[in-house]
Formats: sequence, structure tokens, C-alpha cells
Amino acid sequence: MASHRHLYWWMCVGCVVLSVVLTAFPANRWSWHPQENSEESGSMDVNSINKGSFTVAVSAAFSEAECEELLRLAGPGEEALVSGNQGPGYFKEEVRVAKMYTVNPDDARFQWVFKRLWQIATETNRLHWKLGRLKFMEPLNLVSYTAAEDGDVNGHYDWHADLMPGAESEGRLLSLSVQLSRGSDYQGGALVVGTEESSRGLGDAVTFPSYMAHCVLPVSKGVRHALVAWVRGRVNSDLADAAQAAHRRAIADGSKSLKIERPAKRAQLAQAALGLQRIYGNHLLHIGRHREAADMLRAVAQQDPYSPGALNNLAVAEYQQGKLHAAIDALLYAVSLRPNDGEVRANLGRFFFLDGRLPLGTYHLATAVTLWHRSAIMLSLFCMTAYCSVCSAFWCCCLTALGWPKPRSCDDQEEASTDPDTSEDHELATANVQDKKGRLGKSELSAEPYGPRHQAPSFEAVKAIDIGNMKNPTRFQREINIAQKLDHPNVVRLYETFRDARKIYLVMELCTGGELFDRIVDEAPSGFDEAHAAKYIRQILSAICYLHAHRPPRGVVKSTDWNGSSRSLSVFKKKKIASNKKCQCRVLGSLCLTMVVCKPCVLKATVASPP
Ligand SMILES: O=C(O)CCC(=O)C(=O)O
Ligand SMILES: [Fe+2]
Repeated sequence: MASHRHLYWWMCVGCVVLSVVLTAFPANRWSWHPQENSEESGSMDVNSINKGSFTVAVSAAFSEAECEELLRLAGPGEEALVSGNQGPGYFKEEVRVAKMYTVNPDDARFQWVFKRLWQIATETNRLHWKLGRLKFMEPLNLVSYTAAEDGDVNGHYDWHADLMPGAESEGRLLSLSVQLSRGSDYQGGALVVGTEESSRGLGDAVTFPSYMAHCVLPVSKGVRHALVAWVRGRVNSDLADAAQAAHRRAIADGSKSLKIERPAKRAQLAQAALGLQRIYGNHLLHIGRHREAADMLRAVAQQDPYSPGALNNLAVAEYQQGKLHAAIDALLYAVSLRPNDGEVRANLGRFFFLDGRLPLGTYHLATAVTLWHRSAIMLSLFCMTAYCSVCSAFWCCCLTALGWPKPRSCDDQEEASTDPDTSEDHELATANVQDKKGRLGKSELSAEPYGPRHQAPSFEAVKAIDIGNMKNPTRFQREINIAQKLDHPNVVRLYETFRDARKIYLVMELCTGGELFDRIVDEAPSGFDEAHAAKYIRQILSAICYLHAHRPPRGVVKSTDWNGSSRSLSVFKKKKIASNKKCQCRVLGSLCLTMVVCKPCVLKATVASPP
């Protein structure tokens, strides 16, 4: 035991050290600084600078030969399916389908490119953007968007903003995109900033503030290559206003129906207006207008629950308002759509933790840990809590100081239940959410799986079932669907299900009373009398009546929680039961269901009225 404890300890310490090192690794370590590279590469013709509504373009910033040279140096690039990380607690998904080559600032072959881009950035900023002092450039991305050959997803980059929340002193200020393909070499694939399609001229460079919503439409034929750069500097508060104004303008103009394909499993098509709303919602969240952010993101999630990050950021916005349960609801729904999303899992784990549901929190954080290293800190905290309260208190303080969410206080709870808008919010969240098959209906967003907020939360048990041992997964899924619909005080509730590669997890109501049979045996000597029996039988029959009324294909009889109500657990086939001579019963007319343990009189056609 002692050696186990040591091992545990060292694992925890290792996790924490690794996480701190990874977190603290300076973001600008690979950055390109102009001071070290002050030599200019020729002057820029200001006449080649064209100002649009949302962009400033420099025509022919790179010659045809230079564009070819860049493509030759960069090679075919790597798959870059996942992108669009919007910072801690934000969301990553298949926002982008492209191949990507990263150009590091210390790569001698590309120094002239960095210098040229720096010149474009500083010049357009001086003349038009006036975003403040530009400090340095990040590694460059050479991206290629290809039309899909086999009916798969065409290369694209869904609506996003390039902002990096949290890095105020060295945030992204300006984004640059250089067109490395001829406009006639591909179809679709336009870079749209706000509502403005940018130039397709070979070698043209487009600049726009990094807060601006933009996307690359799907390439339906050929390939589009582009070189993308981001310039960083201090993000001042004026930017927030400028960003809001720009987004509002973009949303107002965003009536064009812009369609971005999603993989076949996601039937929905992203609409321009919706994408812009999502970006604006994220932006509101970033600048601390949580309530407005939640309203905006909720509206987006209702129309397109697959909209990247909408549900996750909605949850963050709800949490920021103290509505922890609403945040959990949104994340449960997000997890059901994207079980392998680390950001969503990490947030769900944290929120379950804050809600005092440690096993669920641990489960979700553990799932997230491989995808998002910061969760390791929280997981370590869980581990340490098990052994040393002093250490866990210490780490709690550290994490709180680092800005991790504080545990929900009683005041928060009060606020959640008394907030006059809660019900309205919730109603909004419930309406018209589409499930995976595109059906309209209520989702976990609306499921209120923890009971009304004014009630004490019920406790749950998680049952893990090995997928490998499952004989008939379709039948099992059908059972789950039925069980999820059942809601009766004497029928065990199935709140939620989720799965990983090997197991399906059933989050069920916790029944702590043990088996009814054991109870009878235990109590029999002192007297498990008729009155006692009648009480339980009445509860069982009430459950049976309910099940029968709902006509599920199976019957359910439960053990008890011994808090006064019995709960069904065992599942039997009706047919099988009907042919079971010993236990056949004809109670309540047509009812066919096995009583695991019951008095002979109950099995007769008539029963006495319950007391
Ligand atoms: O492909 C482009 O032109 C722009 C890509 C982009 O927006 C990005 O990488 O952030
Ligand atoms: Fe971008």
C-alpha cells in the first residue's frame, strides 16, 4: 500500500510538473522578431494598397516566381483537419479541412518571406489599421485546400476569428493571407472576411484584424494554396469596441447564404449568418458580456448544434453567470455529439467536479487528459485529494490563483434558482435542437437530468458495460432508448449514456437499498409483515402499471432504495416471462410480468386493495 502511495504521488507530481512546463512554455519562443531581422527588403508601393470594407489588400505583393518558389519549398504539407483553437475552455473541431506546412522563423530559406510579410503588416497597419505597435510574427502556415475526390469533404476553413483570448500583451492583432494559386486554378475556396470576398489574384496579400470573422469556402474543384501569417502586439481595449462594431456590421450584412459542407454525418449546412453569430457570441464571451454571449450562442446551438464550439462556449458563458447546471446540460449534449472532443470533456469534468460529482468529473477529465494536458492538473488534484488534504488545498489555491474556476458557492446556487430568467433561458435552450439524425426535438440541453434546480440533486450511479461482450448492440440501444423515456418514482432512472472505445456508460439513479430479496430475508425473523409487504407490492405494481401503460417491449422490476420506494432493476422479456409457468401472473388483467419474489396471493387473479 505504501509503495502504491509513493507511485501515485510521483505520478501526480510528474503530471503537475509536465503540465506546468507545457503551460509555461513561452508562446513566442518560435516567433520572428523584426529587431533581429531589421534589414528591409525594398520599399513598398503604397498605390498597390487597396482598402476594402473588412480588408486591406496589397496587390502582387509576391511575384509569380516567388509564389512558385514558396510552394516548391513547402512541399505537400500535413493534414490539418483540426484547428481553430480559441484558447482555454474554447473549442477545437473539424473547423478546417486542409493540408498545412508550418514555416518556422529560424528557417533560413524563408527569411525573405518573413521580412516581406512584416513590411506589408507594418505598412498597412500604419496607413489603415492603426492597431498599435506590432511586436512579432508567429510561424507561417502554408495551407492547401483541395477539392475532395471521393465525395468526402472539400477543403475549407469554417467561420472563425484568429484571436487568442488571454494573451493581451502579445495577442494576435493582424492576420495576413497571401494567395499562392491563380484564381482560375480552383473553384470555390474564396477567403471571405466579414462579408467580403478577398482577391484571387496570384501573389496578392490580404490583411485584416485578427478579431474579424472570416472563413474559406469549400474548394469544389482544383486546389487553393495560401500563405497565412499572424502578427502579434498589445491588444488594447479599443479593439473590443472595434471588434464588436465590425462583427455587428458583418452580421447585419451576412444575409448571403454561405454554405460550408460538413462531413456526411453532420447533415446540417453551416450558414454564413449563423457562423458570424457564433463568432460574435465567442467574442462577447471573451470580453466578459456573458449573458449576451449565452443568448447568442444558445440561438446558434438551437439552429446548428454542430456549429463548432457553440455548445462548449455556451456552457462557459452559462458557467460564468453561475448557472452550473445549465452549463453541464449544454456540455452533456455536446459530448453526445462529439464524444472525442477534449475541450468539451475537460470542461464537463471541471463542471462536474465543481458540482460535487467527483466520479463523473474524474471520468471526463481522464478522457480529456490525453487531448488537453491542462486537465492533468485537475486530475492530479483529484488523486492528491484522495491522500493528502494539505497538498490538495495547496494546489487548489494555486489553481484558483491561476484563474481556474472557483467552486460554486451557495450564493451561486441561490442565484441559479432564483434568477427570474432561468426558466426562460432554459426554455430557449430546449427548443428545436436537432439530434444526430437531424430530427427536431428536445435534447439533453433540455433534459434537466438532475431534476428541477430548486430540488436537491439526486445521486447517480455509473454502470459500465463492455461493448465487446454485447451480443446484440442494436437491441441494447433500443433498451437504452426506452429506459431513457421512463420517468416514474419506482422505476430506476437512466439519465444519460456515453461511450468510449470499449465501454458504454449508463448514468443511472443510485439505488442504495440492495436487493428486495435480501431485505425480506433480513427482516423476516423479526417480521416482514403483511403491511410491509403490501407497501412494497403496491410500489412494484405502480411501476408495472406505468411500464404497461407505456408498453415498452420489456418489463422492469426493481430492487429497492429502502427510502420508502422500491426500484426496478432486472429486465425480462415479456415472451419469456409469459411462458414461465412458475412465475406467470395475471395481476391487473393483461399484465404479464415476473415478480421475482412475491407472496402466492399476489399471483392470484385478485389482490386486496392496497392499504
Ligand atoms: O486560407 C486563408 O487564406 C486563411 C486561413 C485562415 O484564416 C487561418 O489560417 O487562420
Ligand atoms: Fe484565420
